[in-house]
Amino acid sequence: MSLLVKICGLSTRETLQTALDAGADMVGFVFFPPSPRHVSLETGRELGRQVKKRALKVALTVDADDATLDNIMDALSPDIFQLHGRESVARLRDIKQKFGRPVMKAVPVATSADLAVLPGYAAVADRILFDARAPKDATRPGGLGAPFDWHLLENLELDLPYMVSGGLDAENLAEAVRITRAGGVDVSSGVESAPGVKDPELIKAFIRAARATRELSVR
Ligand SMILES: O=C(O)c1ccccc1NCC(=O)[C@H](O)[C@H](O)COP(=O)(O)O
Repeated sequence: MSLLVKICGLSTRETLQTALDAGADMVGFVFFPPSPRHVSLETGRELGRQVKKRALKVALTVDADDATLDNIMDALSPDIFQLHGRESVARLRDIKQKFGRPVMKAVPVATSADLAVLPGYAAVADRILFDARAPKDATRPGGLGAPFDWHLLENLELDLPYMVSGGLDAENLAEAVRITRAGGVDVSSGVESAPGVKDPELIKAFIRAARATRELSVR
């Protein structure tokens, strides 16, 4: 199975089309107003129509309530919810049951202690996304363009598909995959010319680099 590639934080028709034409497996849309990549429900509806099943639509939320998730379901009809806040295991179970969609739980990583949450989430989530833990003063929990120490995942044994993210770009993703054995890579800042401004050439370069990376994951 080849490496899964997720391009996150897409917000325009043109860059979404670039990601789809370049072969992205997942396209992520951020529904979190403080983010420079935030999209409105109407933009989400329009971009969602453009995907036409060429990739999995990932709705990225942060501690969203049911009404927000319901509105996103109506607008985007996501294939996966990416839960990037402090959602509990019980909340993951609740969301899966209420909305009938797979969930990918973002796990922030700074030290090995951050991995203690895995057994609980792994029992409910469909996928895990390891991301760099945001600094305490950050205005958002992700999309910050900073990597974490991939060696923290070197001896990971996780019976669930997982992706690595945080500060990835076309130049470092192969090393991140080699060390973490992740089955997928996710990027936002590394394919942007400015916060929230996706660069078509960087998107294509990232996907080319991912396709050239030998699949090492055991999952
Ligand atoms: O991208 C955002 O602005 C964002 C805002 C709030 C929560 C999560 C967010 N992004 C989550 C992602 O899946 C990013 O792709 C991931 O954090 C990696 O981002 P980057 O380090 O910029 O590549």
